[in-house]
Amino acid sequence: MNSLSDNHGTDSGELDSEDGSSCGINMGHIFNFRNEVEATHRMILVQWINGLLPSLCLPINIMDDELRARLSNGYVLCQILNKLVPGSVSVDDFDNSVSSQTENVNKFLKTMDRLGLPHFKISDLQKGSIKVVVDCLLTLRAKSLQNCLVDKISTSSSKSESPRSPSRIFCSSPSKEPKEDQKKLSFASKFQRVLRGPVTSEPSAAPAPTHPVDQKVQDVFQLKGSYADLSAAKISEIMKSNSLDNAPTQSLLSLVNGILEESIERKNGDIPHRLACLLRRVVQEIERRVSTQTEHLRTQNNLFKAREEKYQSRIKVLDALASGTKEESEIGTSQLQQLKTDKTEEEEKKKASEDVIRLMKDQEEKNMEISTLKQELETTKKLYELQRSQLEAAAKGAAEDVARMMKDQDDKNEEISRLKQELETTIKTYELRCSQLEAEAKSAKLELEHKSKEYNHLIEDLRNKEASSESKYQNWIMKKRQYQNVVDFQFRSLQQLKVLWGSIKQDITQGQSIYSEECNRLGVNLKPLVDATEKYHVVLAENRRLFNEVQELKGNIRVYCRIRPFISGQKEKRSIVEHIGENELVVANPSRQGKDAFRSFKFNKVYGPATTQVEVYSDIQPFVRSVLDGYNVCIFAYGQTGSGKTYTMSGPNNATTETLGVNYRALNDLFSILKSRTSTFSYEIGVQMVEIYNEQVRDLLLTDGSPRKYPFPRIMAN
Ligand SMILES: Nc1ncnc2c1ncn2[C@@H]1O[C@H](COP(=O)(O)OP(=O)(O)OP(=O)(O)O)[C@@H](O)[C@H]1O
Repeated sequence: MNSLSDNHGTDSGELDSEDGSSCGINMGHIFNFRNEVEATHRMILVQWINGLLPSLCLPINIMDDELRARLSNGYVLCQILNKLVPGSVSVDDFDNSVSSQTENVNKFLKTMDRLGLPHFKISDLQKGSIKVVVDCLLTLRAKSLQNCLVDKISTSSSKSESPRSPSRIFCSSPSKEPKEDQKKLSFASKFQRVLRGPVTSEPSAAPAPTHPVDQKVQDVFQLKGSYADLSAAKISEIMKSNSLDNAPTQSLLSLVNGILEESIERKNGDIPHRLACLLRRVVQEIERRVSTQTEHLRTQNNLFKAREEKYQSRIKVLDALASGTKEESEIGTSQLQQLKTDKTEEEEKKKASEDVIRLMKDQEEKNMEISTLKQELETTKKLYELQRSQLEAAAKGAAEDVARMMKDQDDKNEEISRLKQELETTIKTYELRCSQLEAEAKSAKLELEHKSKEYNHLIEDLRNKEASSESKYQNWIMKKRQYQNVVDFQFRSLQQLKVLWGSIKQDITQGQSIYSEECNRLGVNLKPLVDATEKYHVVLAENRRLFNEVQELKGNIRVYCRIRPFISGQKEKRSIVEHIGENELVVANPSRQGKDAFRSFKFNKVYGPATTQVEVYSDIQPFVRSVLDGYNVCIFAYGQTGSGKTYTMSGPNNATTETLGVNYRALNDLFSILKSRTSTFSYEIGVQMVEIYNEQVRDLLLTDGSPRKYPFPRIMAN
C-alpha cells in the first residue's frame, strides 16, 4: 500500500462480490485492511512528527510498541506543542524518571484540553490502545495545518489584526520578558483562530483534469527547489483546476511537508499567501480523501461484519445440522465441504483478482479509474446497502431460524442427555438387578441342588425304610402270631382260672359260713369276758377309791422334814440336831438349860442328811396317781434360805437320773400313767409356774405383757 488512493481503488475492487450470498472476502482480509489503515495513519503521523522534530528521525514503518516507547515520556508530545505554539508548554530537560514523564504527559493533556482538542488518557499511552493516541495527534496535526494556513493567510493578507486579541489560555504564568510573552500570545492567538476555523473540507466536484494542468501539478510535486519560487499564476492555475483531486495522496503529503519544512527552515514562520492557499487546498483534498475513505471503510467494515455474521450463522446452521442426525450430518458436511470449496475458489479468485489489480496498477490509469471507481462506488454503495438490508433480513431470519434450531437442538440435546442418563441409570439398575438375579439364581440353584440331594437321600431312606418296614411287617405278623398264641394260651389259662375261681368262691362261701359259726361261738364265749371287764372297771374304780381313801386316811396334809447334810465350808460342830427319829426330830437350844435345852418336833416323816432323792419321792409318788384319779394335790417346800428346798424339788445343777428332784419325777410319772390310761381316759394337762415372794404371787410364764402379780387373768385348775 503506497498511498491512500491506492487503498481506495484496491479495496473498492475487492468488495465487488459476485452476489450478496457468496461474497469472497474473508475475515483475515478485513483485519488486514484495518491494520493497513491504521498503519497509514501512523505513517502520516510519523511524517508529521519528523517534519516538526527532525532530530527524532522516527522510522516511517514504526511499530506500535516502539511508537509508544518514544511518546510515553511526554517529552516528544510537549516538544510538538512547543513546535506548533512555541512556549505553550514548559518542558524541563529530559528526565527519564517516571514522575517527570508523567508530569510532561499531564502538561500535554492539559494543553490539549484547554485547546478543546480530543485527548487521551495516560493509561492509553502506557498500555492502552495506541490508536487513541495516534488519532489525537492526527487531529492536532489537522487542526494545526489547516488553521495555521488560515492564520498565515489572514496574517499575510491583513496585517491589521490585533496581537492583543488572543485568549490568555496559554498564559499559564506571567512572563517576565515582554517580547517573549508577546510572541507566545501571538502564537496562541493564531492557534485559537485555527481552532475556530472550518473543520470539514469541502467536497471536490471538479471534473476530470486537463492534461496540461496535470503536467504542472506533476512539476510542482517533483519540485526540487524552493516552493516560494512558484509563481502565483501557476499556483492559481493549479488551484482552479481539479488536478489535485486526481493527484496521489503521497504526493500531496510530500507537497505539504515540503512547503512546511521550507517554511521552518526559513525560521521566520512566514509562508507566502499563494503557498498557504495551495497548502489549504491540498490539505482539504487530503482530508476529503481521508473522510471519504474513512466512511468507505466504515461501510465496508459494516458490510464485512454483516457478511461475517451471515457466514457465522451459516456455519452455525451447518454445525447444528452436522450435530443432528447422521444423514443431516452427512448433508451438512457435504454442504460445508462445498462451501469450503467455494470459499477456496473465491479466495483463489480474489487472489487472482488482487494479482490482476496489482498488475494493472499503473500510475497513469489510476486517475481514470478513480472517477470510474467513484461511480462504481456509489453503485456499489447502493448495491451494498441493498445487499446489506437483504443480508440483514436474511441474517435476522437465519439467526431466528438458527436460534430456534439451536433451541430445538438444545432441547433435543437435553432430552437426549436426560434419556441417556435415564438409559444409563436403567442399564445400571438392570445390570444390578441382573447381578442380583444371577446371585439369587446361583443360590437358588445351589439350594435346589442341595434339596435335590436331600430328596435323593430321603428317597433312599424311604426305600430303606420301606424295606425295613416290610421286614418289620413280617416281624409284626410273626409277633402277631406269637401274641395270638399267647392270647390263646392266656384265654385257656383264664378259663382254667375261672374254673379255679369258682371252686375258690365255693371254698370261701364255706369258709364264711364256718367263720360266722365260729364268730357266733366266739360271741358266746366273749360275753363272760365283757362281763368280767365291766367288773374289772368296777373293781378298778373301787381300787382307786380305796387308794385315795387310804391316802386321805394317811392325811390330806402331810408334812415331811428333810435335813440336808453339811455343805463344803460348813463346820459339823455347829449342828443343833440332836436326834433324828422316824417321825420325830430333836434339836438343841443352847440358850436354855434343863428340860428346855432340847425341843422335839413331830412330822409325818423325817429324812436325815443321807436320805436320797429316790427315797424322798417314794413318799410323794402316790399323790401323782391321785391327781390322775381326779384329786387336787399340792406339794410345796418350806424352809429357810439354803436349807435345801430347791435341791429337793428340782435337784442340783447338772442333775442326773439319781439326783433329779420331785418335780421332774412327778411329771415323768404323770405322763407315764397318762399313757397307760390312753385307751380308757382322756386327759388335758396344763402347767403354771408362780413365785411367792414377800407375800406377792407372780406368774413366771406370762410373756404377753399382762400383769404378773396375782390375781392372774386365767388360772387353769385341774
Ligand atoms: N440333801 C442334800 N444333800 C446334799 N446337799 C444338799 C442337800 N440339801 C441341800 N444341799 C445343798 O445345800 C445348799 C443349799 O441348798 P438349796 O439351795 O436347796 O437351799 P434353799 O432352801 O433352796 O435355799 P434358798 O431358800 O436360799 O433358795 C446347796 O448347795 C445344796 O446343794
